[in-house]
Amino acid sequence: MTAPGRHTDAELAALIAEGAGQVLLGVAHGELLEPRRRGDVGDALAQAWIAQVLQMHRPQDPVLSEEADDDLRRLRSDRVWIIDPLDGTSEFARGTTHWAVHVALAVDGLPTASAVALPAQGQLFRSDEVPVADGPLTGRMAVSRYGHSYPSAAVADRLGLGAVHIGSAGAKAMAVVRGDVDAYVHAGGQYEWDNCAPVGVAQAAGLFCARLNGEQIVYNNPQPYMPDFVICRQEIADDLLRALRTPW
Ligand SMILES: Nc1ncnc2c1ncn2[C@@H]1O[C@H](COP(=O)(O)O)[C@@H](OP(=O)(O)O)[C@H]1O
Ligand SMILES: [Mg+2]
Repeated sequence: MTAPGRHTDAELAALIAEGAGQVLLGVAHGELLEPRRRGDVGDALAQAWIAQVLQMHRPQDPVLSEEADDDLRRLRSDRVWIIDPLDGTSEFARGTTHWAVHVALAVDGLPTASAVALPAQGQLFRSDEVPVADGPLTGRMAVSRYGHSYPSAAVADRLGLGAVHIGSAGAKAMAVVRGDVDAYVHAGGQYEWDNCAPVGVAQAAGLFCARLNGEQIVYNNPQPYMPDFVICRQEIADDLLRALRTPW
């Protein structure tokens, strides 16, 4: 075993996202489980593995996870791991490549060390190594499989952005990081584990990240509900926030 404490927080986040991705690829292997069970087993096994690793390597740090009871010690801790062991569970269950593992360490409410794995796409994004997203603009934005929300439709209309339908919050955010699309606008509900690590990686890539009213995104709130946010290229951030402010 690697000695606890040997890894930096960013290395640990990356290793955990990558390792949980391996667990999940194992769960999906050979399509031996029917879809619903594959999703449930994926959620449970990825959660169990991540919880064991964090307990071993960062025993003092509380964890906020989609798949665990809320440990309220987190509200008295400046360091909290915010994880989604399987983002895009329904996509994973259906056998698409649009699912992710999210691992972030938030310090005083801000993601510091973050990693997002897209295991079925063979990709790992980590905040300490991600390149700056500064390629040519594409004129496209990432949209949920289920279509536009009112705010994302307003942005698409006002900025003339075409929709690219992608499942999983992490996969949509990493599409902006990769430069496949210029923006990801979410409204209508999500939780901190759905967007903390994606926002941490996106900020490290120099992207603009904010609530839809333009305010800073702050994590580790008593209610871990984070219903809206935008991740976009800096070049279009002012126009995008203006589009959101203007009645449609
Ligand atoms: N209105 C809403 N309320 C709560 N969670 C939402 C939501 N819309 C999307 N999400 C969550 O955000 C993630 C990405 O969704 P989508 O692919 O539709 O954009 C999913 O996480 P999980 O798969 O971890 O549950 C989904 O449950
Ligand atoms: Mg999620």
